[in-house]
Amino acid sequence: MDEQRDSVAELPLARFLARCHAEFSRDRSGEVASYIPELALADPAHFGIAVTTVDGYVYEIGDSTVEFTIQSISKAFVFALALETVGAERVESIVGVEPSGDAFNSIRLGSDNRPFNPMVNAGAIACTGLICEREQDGAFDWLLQALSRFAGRRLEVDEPTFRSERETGDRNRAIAYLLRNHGVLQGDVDKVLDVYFRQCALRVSARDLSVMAATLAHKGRNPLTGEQVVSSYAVARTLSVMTSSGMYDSAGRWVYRVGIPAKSGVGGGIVASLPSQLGLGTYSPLIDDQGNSVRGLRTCEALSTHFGLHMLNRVGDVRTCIAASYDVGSVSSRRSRPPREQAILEAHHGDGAILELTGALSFGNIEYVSRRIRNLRAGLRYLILDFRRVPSVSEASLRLLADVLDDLAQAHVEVVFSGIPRGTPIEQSLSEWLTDRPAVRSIGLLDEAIEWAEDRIIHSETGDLELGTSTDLHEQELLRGLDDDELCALKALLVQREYRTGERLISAGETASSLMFVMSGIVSVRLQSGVRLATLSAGMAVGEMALLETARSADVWADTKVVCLDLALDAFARFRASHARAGEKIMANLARLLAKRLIVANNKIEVLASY
Ligand SMILES: NC(=O)CC[C@H](N)C(=O)O
Repeated sequence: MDEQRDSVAELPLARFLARCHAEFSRDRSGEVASYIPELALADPAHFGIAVTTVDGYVYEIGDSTVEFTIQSISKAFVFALALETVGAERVESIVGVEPSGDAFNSIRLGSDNRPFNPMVNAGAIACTGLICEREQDGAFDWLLQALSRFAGRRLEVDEPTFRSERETGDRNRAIAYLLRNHGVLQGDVDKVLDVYFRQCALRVSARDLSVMAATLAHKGRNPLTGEQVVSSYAVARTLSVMTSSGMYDSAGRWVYRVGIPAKSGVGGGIVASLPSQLGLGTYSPLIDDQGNSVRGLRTCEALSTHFGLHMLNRVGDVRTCIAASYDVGSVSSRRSRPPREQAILEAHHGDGAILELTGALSFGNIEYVSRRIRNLRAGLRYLILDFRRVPSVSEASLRLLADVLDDLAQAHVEVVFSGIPRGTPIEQSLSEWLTDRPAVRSIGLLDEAIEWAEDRIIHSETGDLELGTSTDLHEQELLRGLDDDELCALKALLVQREYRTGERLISAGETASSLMFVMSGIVSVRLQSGVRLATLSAGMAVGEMALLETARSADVWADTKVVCLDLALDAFARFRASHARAGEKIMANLARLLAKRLIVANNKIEVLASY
């Protein structure tokens, strides 16, 4: 813990929180709650702040691990759990979602005899009642486990506070009887209140609250344990009610000034949850007339103002969702094409377009993408959308994307999704969605998707691909310009080798002692990690770097049955001695091939880096 605190203190947010802590510690206004006698024993000097980010980093300042009772903060989480387990319809039939403008313990109900919202006692007791109806005698244990999952550790009840509230909780008893009178509560009032008082008496720290809030901010997934505690549906509704009613009768001022969904408790805690960013937990038992912690309020307000965290203060630019946009002419796949095919691709570069998407995609991004796609449309036949940098796609944006794809299908544009991250929620949502759209292909790697589009373009021009068909020596690019005598003399030095599919021709690290002319079949040059550097076919040379480098830099594998002619370096040295002009030509051809490769690589860098 100390080690973590030390390193945390160097981070800018930690320094800011430390300044808030130092400054607001001097504020001694407010009173420790005493209507529940046990709460009056709290130490007014205690003050802790914790922030948990949605990627699970915890900042802690001051008394962040001191425990206190959660009180009303539990209401937000129990509401989420009620939505999740008994469903929105049932929950909404017994409790409203309107801010009441009343104090938390108001006995007033709405004109329809339902509690105003689940953040005041009446609404919260009604929600606990729903859990009791469902779980019967196991209701509290069930709630304890569920709330513990939000915190990422097993919470415990503070028995003295529970008993203290049970002994003095007549006002809540009055509320509960009123609810039963109106049919909102069913069953035994005392049993429901027992569960409610226990849930309010759970011991938490500011750190726990920050993790619980971060779980809400992270669409219901606890960022420390990775557990999905409730669905994002329940979270969105819970945050809505926290926004409008979480801070009781000061809710309007809260939204106006702070603008972060929050919930306070008379025990001195506050949770605030900023979707997709962070969860804040504070503890200071000095509370104001409305029942909100004074120092906690000031911390939330300072954090929101200083860092512009108001939820309506959106800063995103939808255009950043396109990491790169190019056509198949400017960035080719790693398959080296024979000159004739290369020429076809150059002539048809606008037939295939690639949009590399990035970031969490929502409505605004896809709306922008839809316009970018429309601008590409003239002559477009293949569109690749790359998702490798996309962590999530909202349902709303998928609806929009579906329309875009329908339009493309009508215009006979074939669409490929590439790079959908494996084993992630986005893979699940996209693949379920793709099963209804057989016209859209999904290809694992972007490079493979580009290769697929290139193949289609070449195929539709020539009717077939040249890949793998056999060639003659004079078609070798490296041997361009050699006359028949020279070729004949060279041929005498070549040794034919054959490889089966999957066999390795060359191993990285070995001494480079020959180069090979691929006469038929296809080979791939790969790094040991499996990453493909190039795929070559008949008419091209592999291992030609042996003319310049002493060791092999990558593996070469046969993708099909392969026939090669192997030229040993010592044989080539003899050939150069007797055929100086031809030797010179070969070295010049090599230089030209390398220069071409460099130009292609530079273009690629230019296209990809200009975004
Ligand atoms: N505002 C609160 O934290 C109130 C909770 C407390 N248990 C009550 O019902 O009175």
